Amino acid sequence: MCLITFLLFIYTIYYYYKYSKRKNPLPGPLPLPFIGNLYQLGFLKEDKKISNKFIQELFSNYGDIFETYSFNERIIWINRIDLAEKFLYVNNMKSTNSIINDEKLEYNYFHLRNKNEIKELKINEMGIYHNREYSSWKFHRNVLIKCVTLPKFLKEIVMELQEQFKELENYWNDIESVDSYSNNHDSIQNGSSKKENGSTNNKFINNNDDVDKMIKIIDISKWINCFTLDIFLQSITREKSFSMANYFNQIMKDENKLKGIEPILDKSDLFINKFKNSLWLSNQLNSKLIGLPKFFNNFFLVYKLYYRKYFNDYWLFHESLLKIVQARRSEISKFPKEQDLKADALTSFINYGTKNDEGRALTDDEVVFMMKDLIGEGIGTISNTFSYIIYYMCRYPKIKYRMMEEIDSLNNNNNHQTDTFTYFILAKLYYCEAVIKEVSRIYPVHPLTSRILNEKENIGGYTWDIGQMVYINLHAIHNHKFNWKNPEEFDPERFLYLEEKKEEEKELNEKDFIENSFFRKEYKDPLYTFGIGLRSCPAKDLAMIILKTMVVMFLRNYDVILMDKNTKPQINYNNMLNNCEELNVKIRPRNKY
Ligand code: HEM
Repeated sequence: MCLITFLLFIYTIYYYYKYSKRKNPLPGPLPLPFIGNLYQLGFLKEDKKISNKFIQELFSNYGDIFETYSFNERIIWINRIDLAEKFLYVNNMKSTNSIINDEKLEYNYFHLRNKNEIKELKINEMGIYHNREYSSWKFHRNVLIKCVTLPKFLKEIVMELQEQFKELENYWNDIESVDSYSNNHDSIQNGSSKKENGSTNNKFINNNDDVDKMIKIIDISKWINCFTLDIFLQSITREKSFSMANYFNQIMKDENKLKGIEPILDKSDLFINKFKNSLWLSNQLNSKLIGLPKFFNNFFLVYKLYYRKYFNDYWLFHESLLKIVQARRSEISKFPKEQDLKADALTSFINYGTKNDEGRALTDDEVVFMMKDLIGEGIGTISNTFSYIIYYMCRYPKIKYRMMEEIDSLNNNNNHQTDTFTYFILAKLYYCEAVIKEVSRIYPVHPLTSRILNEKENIGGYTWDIGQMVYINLHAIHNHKFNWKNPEEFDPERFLYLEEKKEEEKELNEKDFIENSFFRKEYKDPLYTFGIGLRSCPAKDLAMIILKTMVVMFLRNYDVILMDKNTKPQINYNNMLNNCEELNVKIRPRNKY
């Protein structure tokens, strides 16, 4: 015992001696031997309630560039855009959403550690997000970009979203109303904004009992999470996942109102569980184990056993998806005409390259990895962003009513709440788009992005070696005075310069609309919601279309306020995302009064 204590003592002295002599010392919290700053960063905490907040506190304490340790791995944090400009190099040269044909993936090619596990999951060579094989990554990324920008695919996903939203409304209709409604800060008002003395009036005096009876309290983050899961799984697997039905049944006290068919729910529950465990596993490999000494990966039996269940679920989930792909491929081969086929994500992936010469088709396994990328990257990002949009709309009612006005102006038809629309009209929503951007500026759902230097590089006045891990703090960049005027203010107007382009875009054809107008490329401001460089999000146009559709569906039919004025979203940073786990709001239909 004494010997162990003695050895630990000696090691600690050695550790801090080495630490004091490190190359390029930067400010940062003092690391502990063996675990570095993991404890402070919250990565090892069981309750997982960390902490984008904590990370952002580090930024306030240590400034634009600082360092932390994950086990023994040193991580350099960049919090100001000019320090990250090397990573923007490719971004400045060409649009990141165009098809990639550039062998040079400088600064953009991040390597994950824990290679054994990654190899076991095959994600190092398949799909997109984790892929480290250049040609395979490039091929899959290009396929994804082509498939998710197909006009037929976009039309269909917007129609599906509207269908699915009707289902969501059916559940909301069956939820009990709030009997009495206390109007303590903002208010729900009839129709779109009421103007008084030329300004939007937020004070709502509601003496109408019938209206009160339609007010429902919901946890919007849970509903939207289920909604997004259902829509994505349906487009990706062509199977219904019944998450909304499941959630409804969980919260419903009145047994007569329960929905769904039990056996299907059971089946989908299993599927979803396997899917969640798969995601959880990637998350472990993605962030929590960075820098874990090799010894643990190879020999730490308990660790391996602990994760075994997740590995099993990962492959069971993979097998389920593979069966779905095989069944759909055989169905497609019997279809006489391609134009009769649905344009869901699965069909588009399977069909890719089969009908033209420019690309080869994806194998069944490759389709599965693409499906997993869509599930892994699409659901959380969209649903959490939507929850934050709702939160900020509630915090700033004038902004909410202005969005309603813009949406109402799309259609003069009195019955517009029930009309279906195509994605084409979404390009006209300048103000809504500005709000979505401002929400993603002030609170980006994906607050960090990591890279490994593959060349010696000068950052912040220091030269860093190949292999150095760098975290680019998008949240900090988005809230930095260096780039933004009054960054702490929630002000969608800062993105309204796009109005200038309105006239020009009237002339654009349908293809141009997809490429130019949903997520416009000429930023005057460094908004990196969708990441930086060549490995930034390949689906940003799709994401914007989905978010706008959801905003239109919601705001043309509902008004919303926070449950009470102190309500805040409950956020858990996990799987590289700021996950909104709870956001209680009151909603009321706008058309029924
Ligand atoms: C609001 C919605 C979204 C946001 C904010 C978002 C954000 C991001 C960010 C920041 C990255 C870069 C990650 C990094 O550098 O480490 C990324 C990558 C990626 N995203 Fe998205 N995303 C969104 C929606 C989607 C959707 C809907 C899909 C799929 C349909 C998707 C698929 C991907 C993929 C495959 C990558 C990896 C790209 C690569 O490594 O080459 N994302 N996303």
